[in-house]
Amino acid sequence: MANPIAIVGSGSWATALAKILTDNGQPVYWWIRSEEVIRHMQTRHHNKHYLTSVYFNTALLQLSDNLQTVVAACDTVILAVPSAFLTSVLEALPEDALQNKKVISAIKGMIPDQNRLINEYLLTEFGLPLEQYFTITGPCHAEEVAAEKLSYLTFSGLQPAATAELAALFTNANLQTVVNTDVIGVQFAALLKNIYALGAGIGHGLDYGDNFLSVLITNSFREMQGFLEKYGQYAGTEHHLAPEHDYNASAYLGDLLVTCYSLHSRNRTFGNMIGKGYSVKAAQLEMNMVAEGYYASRCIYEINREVGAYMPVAQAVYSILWEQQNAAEAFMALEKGFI
Ligand SMILES: NC(=O)c1ccc[n+]([C@@H]2O[C@H](COP(=O)([O-])OP(=O)(O)OC[C@H]3O[C@@H](n4cnc5c(N)ncnc54)[C@H](O)[C@@H]3O)[C@@H](O)[C@H]2O)c1
Ligand SMILES: O=P(O)(O)OC[C@H](O)CO
Repeated sequence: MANPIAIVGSGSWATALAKILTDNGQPVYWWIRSEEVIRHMQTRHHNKHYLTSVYFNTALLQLSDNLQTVVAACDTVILAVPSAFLTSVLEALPEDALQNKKVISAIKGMIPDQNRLINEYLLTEFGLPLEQYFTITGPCHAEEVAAEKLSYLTFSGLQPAATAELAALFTNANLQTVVNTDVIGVQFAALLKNIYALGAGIGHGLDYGDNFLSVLITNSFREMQGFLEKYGQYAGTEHHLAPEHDYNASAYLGDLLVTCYSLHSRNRTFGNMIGKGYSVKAAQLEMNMVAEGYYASRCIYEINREVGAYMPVAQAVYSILWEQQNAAEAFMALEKGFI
């Protein structure tokens, strides 16, 4: 039997990744926070809260709420909890728990309050070198993985051969994989698109039409590229931004489009509620899921004070969500500067 892979998290994305791997016959050690969810999965073979239509071959699953046991049993560990919960979840691990392991982050966000990418956090807390760190990004909603609709995932890592080996574990008739080395750039692209999808949702909630939204998204994409280029200059070579990358690829432009347009998107849905006049608290209470862009908007606002990229859309989203700026007024100000 193949070596098992650990999955940490039990939301929509963790459940979708567990489906892809087990569909491919891959054994999975799965850390699930709640004993009740584990019991339900063992007896009814599906996650009672997320992607409930997906039934698992439980012979391939080892379910546990003990994170240390799950991580110790596997050479490869996938992190799939929302960024805001990652530090509290990984607190259960000793400092050397990730030694010699490959860690794949499926998280599209930074550690809030620390403004650190997941790899930066793992290096500081667990000594994980960037060579052992990989990411899964790309336009891929868990709901469509559940429905077995053709999807594309990008796997990024410094070492192309090791990255391709990991990607191959996920490839199947419904899932194509792409590999690149831009392990820092894809993380920024993924968290920026969440902010812009919040913006698209706010615009929709404010009753702007498709014509305006396409202009908003076009300008957001320009902003994303401008930030990535400026960040590369700001951070220098030690931050490993790949010198060559195609921002028109699906991990960058594609994920921006799906998150801004898809009705599955948490970020767009959250933004839509804000545009319609909900408070942040009320919108959060309304959703059983996490809109990562909320936290990312503050991280990027703070990071960009140093980087200095031109980011009026991200700035407007930040001001609306964190400084209670009136959404209609913030959008009226944006209208003037778009091309
Ligand atoms: N859902 C998708 O389609 C999708 C696709 C690609 C990437 N992602 C990324 O995957 C990551 C996980 O998101 P998701 O969509 O699976 O989440 P989700 O919104 O579906 O679920 C929220 C998860 O958070 C957990 N949670 C709630 N409170 C918690 C706490 N106090 N401590 C620990 N965990 C807690 C819940 O148990 C649940 O597992 C995010 O970074 C997201 O951007 C999601
Ligand atoms: O539902 P969203 O907005 O969190 O987006 C999910 C994925 O990142 C889409 O690729």
